[in-house]
Amino acid sequence: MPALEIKELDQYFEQGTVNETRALRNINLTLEEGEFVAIIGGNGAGKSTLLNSVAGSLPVVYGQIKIAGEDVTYLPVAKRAKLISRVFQDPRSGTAPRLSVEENLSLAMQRGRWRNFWSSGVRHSDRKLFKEKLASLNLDLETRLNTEIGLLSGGQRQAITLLMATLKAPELLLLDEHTAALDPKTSATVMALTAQLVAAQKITTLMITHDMNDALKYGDRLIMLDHGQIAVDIRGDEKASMTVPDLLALFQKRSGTALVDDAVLLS
Ligand SMILES: Nc1ncnc2c1ncn2[C@@H]1O[C@H](COP(=O)(O)OP(=O)(O)OP(=O)(O)O)[C@@H](O)[C@H]1O
Repeated sequence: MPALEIKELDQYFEQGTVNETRALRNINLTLEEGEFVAIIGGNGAGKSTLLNSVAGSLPVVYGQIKIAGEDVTYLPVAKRAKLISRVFQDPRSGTAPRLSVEENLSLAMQRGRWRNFWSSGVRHSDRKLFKEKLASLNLDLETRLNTEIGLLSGGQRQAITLLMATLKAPELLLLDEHTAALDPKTSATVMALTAQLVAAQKITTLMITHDMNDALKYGDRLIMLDHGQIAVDIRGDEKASMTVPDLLALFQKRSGTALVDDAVLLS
């Protein structure tokens, strides 16, 4: 059974008005269990719209989305929480700043069972697990279980957010430019950590990035969107032997235009 199945997905904004935008055009995409897919594309190509449709934060106009065989097309975000973990660009968005590192991790362990957390606090056995997991990040965070998350750096926070997102392996992990707000060195650390956490549990992952080197280096499949359509879909040896200039040339050949991406041009 595929981990993610998107069938004939169309998304429109301001449909029926003069400002109508067709953001996704007949997207058909299947991810097998454990696949790690990087998504790139120029400005307005539809990357965020695709992720928001899968996450449920954008209602589906036409088409169908299934996660691990379950039809989630009309399921609200909260009801998809048991299937999906999502990490955003802003390191502040995935954690509760006034809670400690261990309290945040404890919440992630319980996914949705908040009441239980407030009555029972952090369990001793969980604390041991958190220490081990934090030590594996090599960021000296295992000694800071009682530190308020808000006092940590962006990179440390994003590393903990990733840990929280994967503590209980989700059916699907959505990474939404999750290293874009970090400095280059921290971004590289968090990307390597991402690959390590995803591989350890073989988590099916969809990652938006503007960094073509990362898109080529990480994951086993790469998709390029153009005007709401999949222009490039490569994997295996084809992906492994590709360079950034090759990728840009392939994009140009398939889409008929050069890639325009402010985030790449400005970096
Ligand atoms: N809320 C909205 N209202 C109207 N149009 C929108 C809205 N959100 C996105 N769009 C349009 O839908 C298209 C796809 O946008 P989307 O944000 O998915 O692209 P993207 O690939 O994530 O781009 P970027 O890399 O620039 O963030 C664009 O033409 C965009 O202008």
